[in-house]
Amino acid sequence: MLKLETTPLKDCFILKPSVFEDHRGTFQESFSQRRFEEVTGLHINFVQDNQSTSTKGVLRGLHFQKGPFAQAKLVRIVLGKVLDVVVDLRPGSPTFKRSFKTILSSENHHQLFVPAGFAHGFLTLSETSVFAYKCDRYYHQEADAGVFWKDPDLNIDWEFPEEKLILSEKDAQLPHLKDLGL
Ligand SMILES: Cc1cn([C@H]2C[C@H](O)[C@@H](COP(=O)(O)OP(=O)(O)O[C@H]3O[C@H](C)C(=O)[C@H](O)[C@H]3O)O2)c(=O)[nH]c1=O
Repeated sequence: MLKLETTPLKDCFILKPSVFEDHRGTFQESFSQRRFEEVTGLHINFVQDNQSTSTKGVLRGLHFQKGPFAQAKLVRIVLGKVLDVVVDLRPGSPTFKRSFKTILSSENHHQLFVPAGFAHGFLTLSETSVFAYKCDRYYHQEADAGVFWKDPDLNIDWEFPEEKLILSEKDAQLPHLKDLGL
């Protein structure tokens, strides 16, 4: 069973897989092409799986790939808890420049579908997070881009003390939306 829950952002939704628990632990079909297509009506060929591990306070993002290399992503947590944040950067969208945030964790088992044209990032809230996601386009370093996590035009509340955030050098220098002409 796979349940879909819409979000305030067009084409972005939460997927809730069935989780089978017994005295040993849990089992879930973390991805089924058939169920994904049935529930979402989308026919997406995911071509690349990514996985990152982070410690508490690590903020990765807000990232996207430019132009034809823009990736749709299906993101989930294998271990831990994160605040996942997406921003609709599609100029023609009715939710253009709006953001949405949600908790993904190994307790709620939620997954988030992030359409191509969105910026995506997440902040690790547990001591460690293992973050796994599917992409429908391959990585192209030359198309790698992003928006500064604290862009005043987005005004995202990351709900975490700024002084305890851990960012890559690249992420600490990402441009603001207005610098991207958005
Ligand atoms: C994304 C990616 C990176 N890399 C290499 C490039 C660097 O040498 C190293 C770390 O890359 P980066 O610092 O961009 O990794 P993250 O900060 O986790 O980036 C990701 O973070 C946010 C949350 C996302 O949604 C994107 O998928 C992605 O941008 O892995 C690859 O070889 N392939 C890839 O697909």
